Order: sequence, then structure tokens, then C-alpha cells
Amino acid sequence: MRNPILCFIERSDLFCFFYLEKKKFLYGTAGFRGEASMLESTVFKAGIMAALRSLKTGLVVGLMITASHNPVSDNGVKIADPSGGMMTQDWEPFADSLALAPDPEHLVELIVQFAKKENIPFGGTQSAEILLGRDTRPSGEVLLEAAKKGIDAIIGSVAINMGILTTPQLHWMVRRRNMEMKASEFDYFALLSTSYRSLVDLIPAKTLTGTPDVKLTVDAANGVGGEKIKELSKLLTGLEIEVRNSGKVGEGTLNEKVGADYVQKEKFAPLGFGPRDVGTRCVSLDGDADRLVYFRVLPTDGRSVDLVDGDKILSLFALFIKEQLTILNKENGNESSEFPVKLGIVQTAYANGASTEYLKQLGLDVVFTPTGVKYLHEKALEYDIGIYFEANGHGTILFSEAFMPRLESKSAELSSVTPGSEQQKAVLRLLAVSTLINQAVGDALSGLLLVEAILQYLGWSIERWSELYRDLPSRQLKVSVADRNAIVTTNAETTVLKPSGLQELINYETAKYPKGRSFIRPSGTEDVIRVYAEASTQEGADSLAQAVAQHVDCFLGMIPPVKQ
Ligand SMILES: CC(=O)N[C@H]1[C@@H](OP(=O)(O)O)O[C@H](CO)[C@@H](O)[C@@H]1O
Ligand SMILES: [Mg+2]
Repeated sequence: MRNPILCFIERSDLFCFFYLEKKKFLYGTAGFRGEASMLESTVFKAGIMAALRSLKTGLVVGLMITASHNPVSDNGVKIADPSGGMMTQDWEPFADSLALAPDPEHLVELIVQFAKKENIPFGGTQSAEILLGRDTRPSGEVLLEAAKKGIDAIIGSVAINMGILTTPQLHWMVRRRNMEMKASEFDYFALLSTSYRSLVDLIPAKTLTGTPDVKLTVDAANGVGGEKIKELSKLLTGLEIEVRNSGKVGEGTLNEKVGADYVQKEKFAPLGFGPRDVGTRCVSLDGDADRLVYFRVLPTDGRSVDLVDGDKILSLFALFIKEQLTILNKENGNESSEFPVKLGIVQTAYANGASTEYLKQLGLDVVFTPTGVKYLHEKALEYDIGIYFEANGHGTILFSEAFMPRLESKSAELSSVTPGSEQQKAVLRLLAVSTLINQAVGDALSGLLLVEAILQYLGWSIERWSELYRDLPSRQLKVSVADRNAIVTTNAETTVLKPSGLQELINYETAKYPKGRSFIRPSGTEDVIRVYAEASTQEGADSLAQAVAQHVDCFLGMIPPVKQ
């Protein structure tokens, strides 16, 4: 049996990847991400990590090459765990140490030590399988090759190139492969379209009055979502989808004044949208189609938008799920707790205060985690049904492993005892949601189909949906500092622990504004401190954010950069 590490050392062709490295990256909330031309060596190391993760777990792992909403010149790499979720946080320090290794010998040493510590079976006794995907970035092909080289360096590893995919498609495939279920791209489209159809077929006849508004215009950020949604829409009936910024040559640049991140942050219509869209329902995806926000172009200037963000998508989902649980628990018109379900809502501090208030008024259990979907996802798993969303549009609904068999046996019971009853329909709706909405990560394609089905179920326009509650005016600023890690926070990032004295100043400023709320945190993806402020007026939110940003600048300007 050959020693895989020896094999790794002997392969001098692999060393060239090491020497190409010009910049060190850290495995942040979004994996390794940065300028594409500097990433080859880091992606190569991510390939090694993915192979080790698959060897360790004995299961299929994913590796996705994408930089989501970043400019087209950037790229990145993320690893999908066997569950389909983000790579376990326990392995992040190892990822960082590989990225920071000063030379190939250290790299090998780190791998040997880690493999020993983690009991990773080397030498071909266990095989590893890694599914590779990439978005449409031009740098993707070269980086995918670098990832393959990293995987090849570990004996017994097989890389399977799944081609150009959205991030959530790759995560979905990994999850399904490990559940021994059909996992091709066609299976993905087929499952989404049939689940959507089941939900629409279950709409009560009384809501189906008038002509349904079937037109949806999609801004695909000139990214991978454009072609994918076109393919998906071929399998859909009763929904008229027009795709703009689809990524076709000549249509525009990836993420440049288009996409969910632009629309959410700027509150402007993306390129290609304008006065002709006033009155229509529009949705923006981000560059790798794991986020979505809805919007409608306002008649005032044909450019500003009424934004229906992740918080409102979350609220719509929560309202619908809660209603199904209420129907399910009503017997002969009486409330009964025969089928108790633990429903939880997970948000971050960026959630608009008005959304949290609305959700609490619905009687829902709302909890907060730090920014980054890995935290929200982990928390949502604690419930039978956990709904999580970041305000920026990344989120999903998780049905726990323990809950699914309960729901299925309830469905079987009702179909034999009270077929056609309202309770049975409510269970069927929940089952359809569980197969429609991506159980691995947030997914713009499945998310938009669920929104569309719920709007039809409620008989709501986008205006009606947007009126669920009125967002409190808010402002986000970023402050460049010498060392963003000088800020240490707690309480889901809402309280500053270090440097001392800064939180007191934030409290002092916040108290000046009715409905004032402000927090700061170091970004996980950029070298900045983010400042968030909310108040009852836009002027108030703007000046609160300004005041807090000035305190940050003043404090951190005095802190000398810390040596790495
Ligand atoms: C305020 C904000 O939008 N932050 C984003 C951004 O993280 P930062 O840590 O704030 O840079 O990128 C993350 C990854 O895409 C996303 O999860 C998060 O919501
Ligand atoms: Mg994304």
C-alpha cells in the first residue's frame, strides 16, 4: 500500500501550485475568497481539505468555486459537508493553517499531523469522493483544475466534475448523494417543479378568484442563475418567467449594478429594469443564486424600488407555515395540541426591527445568531421546523430529521382516516414545502418558487406582501481600520466587548433617537468594520450611523495594527 503523503511529496508538479501563491487567505464565512489570479494555490489546498474531509467521514463532499456577489475578477472556494451544509466549523482552523503554510514541507507536515489527530484513514483503505461545481466566472475553469490537483494529491480520492452549477445545486447534490437519493441536475429541477405543482394544486378554490398575476421578472445578476432558471421554467406551468441579466454574452457584467446584493444595498432597480416595470413583481438573484430579494419599481422615478428583502421573505414563509400548523391542529373547529410542532425563527442583528416585532406578534419564537449562514443554519436545526433568513436574502426552511417521519406518518394517518380534509391538505402542503425548499442551504430558485406558491395561496400581490409591516429606516456604513479584529462582540454581535468604552458611546448615541438601534461588528468577508443603525426616520438612522462610525474611527485609529 502506498503512503498517500509520500505520493503527495513526490509529485513535484503539484509544488508549482504552492509557489504561485502571492497572498494568504483565511477560511471566512464564505470560504476562501479574493482576487481570482491569486487563488490557485489556495484552491489547490482546498482540494486537499475536501479529500481529507471525505476520507474522514466516508461520505461524499462538495467543493464549489464561486465568489457569489463579488466582482467578476474575484473568485473563491467553499467546501460542502456531507450533510450538504457548510464545512464543519471545527475544521476551519485547519483550513487557515493550510492556507498560511509557508512552504510545501510545512504543508505536508500539517496534513500528516492533522490526519493523525483526526484518525483519517490514509492509504486507499477508504475512498473519497468529491463533487466539484463552479459558477460562470471566467477564472472558474483554471481554479477547478487546481482543486482537482489538490484532490488527486490524496490517494483514493475521486473528483467528479458536475460542471457549471448554482451553489445550492451543488450542496443539494452532495446531501442527496449521501442519502442515497437521485441527485442529478435533472432530478433537482424535477423535484422543484413537482413540489411547486403540488403546492399550487392544494390552493383552496376560494382563493382562486380573478386572474392570477402569473408574470414574474427575474434579474439573474448576469450569473449562473440565469440559464438555470430558464431550464427550470420549462418544467413549470402557470408561471410566466422573464429572465433579464441572464449572463448571455453582451447582456452585462456579472454583479455590476445588478443582482440581489446591489438591489438590497442600493435600493435601486438593477440595470435592465426601469419605468416599464412599474406595477410588476420582480426578483433579483445573486451571482451564484443562493440569495434572492423581491422588489417593485416605484412610479415616482422609475428607478427606486420598494424592497421586499430576506426579512419579508422569512415573514411570508413563517406566516404560511404557522397557518398550516394551525389548520393541522384544529379538530372540529377546536384547537388541539395533538400534533405539537416546535417552530423556530432565526435572524441576525441585521434583521429590520419591524420584522422581528411582526414575527413576535405572530406569537413566534424568534432567536438571533451572529452573521453568517453557518450560524443561522445550525440554530435552525434545533427546531422541528426552523426558518432562517439573513436580511440580504439568504435563507431556507429546515425540517428536522426527527420531525420528517412524524409528518409522514401523520400524512398516512389522515389520508386513511380523513382523506380530503383540511388537516390532510395542510400536511400535504408542509410535505411539499420540505421537498421544494433546499434543505442544504439557501437557494434562490427554490425560494422564489415557494414565494410564488404562497402568494397564489394567499391571493396576494407584491404590494400586499410588502405591507405586512413597514421597515424601520436603516443605514449601513463601513469603516476601514488597521485591524478589524480589534473589535470583539457578544450577544449575537449586538454588544461590543472590546475596546472597552466603545459600547457605552454607542448606547449614548442610540438613546438620542426614537426607536434607535445600532451595532458594529468586524466583517467576515472584507477588511472593514460594519456599522448598522436604525431609527424612526431616515435622517435619524443616517446621523446615528455617522456618529457611531466616527467613534469607531476614533477608537481604532488609536490602536496600532497587530502583527500576524
Ligand atoms: C451585512 C451583510 O450583508 N453581511 C454579509 C457578508 O458578511 P460580512 O461578515 O458582513 O462581510 O457576507 C456574508 C457571506 O456572503 C453574508 O452571510 C453576510 O450576511
Ligand atoms: Mg451568494
